[in-house]
Amino acid sequence: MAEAVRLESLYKTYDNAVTALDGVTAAFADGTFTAVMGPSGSGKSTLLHCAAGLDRPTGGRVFIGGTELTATTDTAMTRFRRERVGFVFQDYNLLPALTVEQNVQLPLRLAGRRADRERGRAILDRLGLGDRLEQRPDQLSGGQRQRVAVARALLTEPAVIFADEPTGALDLRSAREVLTLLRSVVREHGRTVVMVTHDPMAAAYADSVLFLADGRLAGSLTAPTADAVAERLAHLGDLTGVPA
Ligand SMILES: Nc1ncnc2c1ncn2[C@@H]1O[C@H](COP(=O)(O)OP(=O)(O)OP(=O)(O)O)[C@@H](O)[C@H]1O
Repeated sequence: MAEAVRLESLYKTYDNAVTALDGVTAAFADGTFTAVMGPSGSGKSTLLHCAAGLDRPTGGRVFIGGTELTATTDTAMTRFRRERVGFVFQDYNLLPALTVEQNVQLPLRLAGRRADRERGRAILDRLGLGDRLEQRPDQLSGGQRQRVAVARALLTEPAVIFADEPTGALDLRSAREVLTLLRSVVREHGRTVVMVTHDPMAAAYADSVLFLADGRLAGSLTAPTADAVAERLAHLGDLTGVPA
């Protein structure tokens, strides 16, 4: 299977001498849904940011869809990210002054490309938001806002969608809706999703879970259940001395 994302020996040391990533090598195959978990401070956000081209690793290489992101200039990295990477954040990151439709078109505008209203509307229809085009984010529920964010992430047909705690601000029902949506994005539309989460229930929607501890890979779990994930996390907490 082709690799959507490949990380080779990633290291990240911050100015304060904290080593957040300590030699992580991992690959995310096309058309898969992976959750990344680990105790607080284990390097999950750093991994996501380096993999997505939002930050540069101190050492190692990042490939997305076969292109080495770490070999490019900052400008090229930004352009690549806009064209080939989708993002879903905990706090939705929608612009409050823009309508649902305008928010979904934003990645194309930022990339200096023409709006594709037909495609945007088709995606919003599919996500059950076809009658919300003219509304603004504050007229929507949290779950609906996150669905708009997923629609926006899909617009450019990215090689990979990175989701950082996408259900962290949602109630259980909305969280399940968004997770079901992310899973269908993978299953039915062949996209690749990498999701950082603290929540074993959320991780159970993924095809597999990658565990981090102290900036290193600490195993994986395929076809995860919430119980199996919670147990593994508790064990990681024992190992690192940090509660999961
Ligand atoms: N910008 C930064 N400057 C300095 N240190 C940082 C910075 N960002 C993260 N760190 C440190 O790097 C380590 C890993 O942080 P990171 O945020 O990647 O972990 P995490 O697993 O996502 O944590 P959490 O689950 O609490 O969000 C931590 O020790 C953190 O304090």
